[in-house]
Amino acid sequence: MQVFDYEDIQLIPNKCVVDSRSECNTEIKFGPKTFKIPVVPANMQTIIDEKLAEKLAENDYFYVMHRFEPETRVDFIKDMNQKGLFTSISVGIKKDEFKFIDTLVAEHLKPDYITIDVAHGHSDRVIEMIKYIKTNLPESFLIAGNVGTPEGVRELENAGADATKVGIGPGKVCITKLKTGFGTGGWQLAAVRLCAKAASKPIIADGGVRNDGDIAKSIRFGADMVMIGSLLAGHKESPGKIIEKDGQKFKAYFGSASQFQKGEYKNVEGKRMLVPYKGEIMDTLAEMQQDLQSSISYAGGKDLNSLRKVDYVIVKNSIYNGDVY
Ligand SMILES: NC(=O)C1=CN([C@@H]2O[C@H](COP(=O)(O)OP(=O)(O)OC[C@H]3O[C@@H](n4cnc5c(N)ncnc54)[C@H](OP(=O)(O)O)[C@@H]3O)[C@@H](O)[C@H]2O)C=CC1
Ligand SMILES: Nc1nc2c(ncn2[C@@H]2O[C@H](COP(=O)(O)O)[C@@H](O)[C@H]2O)c(=O)[nH]1
Repeated sequence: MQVFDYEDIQLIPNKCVVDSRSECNTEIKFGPKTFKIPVVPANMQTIIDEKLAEKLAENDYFYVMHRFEPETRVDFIKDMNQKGLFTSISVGIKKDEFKFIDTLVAEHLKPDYITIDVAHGHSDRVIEMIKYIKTNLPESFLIAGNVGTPEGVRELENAGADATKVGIGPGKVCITKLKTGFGTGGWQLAAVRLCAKAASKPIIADGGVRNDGDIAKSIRFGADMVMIGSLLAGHKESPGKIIEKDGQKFKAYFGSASQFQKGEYKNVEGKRMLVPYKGEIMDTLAEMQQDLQSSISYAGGKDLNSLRKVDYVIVKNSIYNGDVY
């Protein structure tokens, strides 16, 4: 098995077939809708809130609302419905979450997308939840995760998931690898490749993206969508206040399994960090789109599909020889 991560890979260019990068189409159909770019901000409390979800939906970006204020979800769906915007929420797998699905059914609320968001998605409890959602809300596009193996992908797909999310421990605020010894941290891109080969439905590469070029690499190795936390943290729209330190501005970014999220130090697998304040998220997303258009042009094509076929080389630990910006 070839093991590598984002920084170990470079994609090999093909002859260009466009006169301008603006001709390159970065759109992706994912579930019932088509989005501007194959990028979704992580469903974490320091990355997304209702206001940002609305902004993303209005501007044709995919979003997944987090599940850490569970009592707000019904109103969120109603609000988005009223505004004619698509709805995309997260659920867990505890008993109350089954009741929450019952509430949605009772109130005739049908989210367009539902994401089952747990650390160890390859489990009977997740399979039970997939079946419950598919029975009760069959029209919702169901994303399940997280998994890190082909077996995990297959079992969740077979249970009824419409897409699976791949990534156990590669995240910037993740300490799963250190605390448990398990995961795809350090070889996330190779795990995406393995899982994508086994998948018969779309997959989301989740965690470990550190540069815009990693989005193209994720697509090359089989991802349909890329979930990003740290690169999309620290914006004006990111939840949380600006923190001033030594004359510089920051925002907090913490793991969903950190003590800051949980409110107690139990089964902690995440940490908190400060991210330099970056201004408006729409500017960052626009830059991601431009960089992806460039990637497509280097691939010698006009759309995302051209990225899926390009050759690559493994350049273990060599590409950062001073190349930081
Ligand atoms: N992508 C990643 O690498 C990781 C992501 N996370 C994120 O952290 C958040 C919290 O995740 P999670 O703890 O799953 O959610 P919850 O706290 O909602 O736990 C879900 C259920 O699964 C149980 N559970 C959690 N982890 C395991 C495990 N390793 N083995 C068996 N049962 C387990 C919990 O019980 P109990 O707590 O009693 O064990 C609980 O009943 C999520 O947003 C998740 O995405 C967390 C870690 C890794
Ligand atoms: N192991 C943990 N993983 C976590 C936690 N909170 C979130 N996450 C995962 O990280 C990605 C974002 O990764 P990034 O590299 O883009 O910053 C996120 O989507 C989750 O899957 C956590 O507490 N522990």
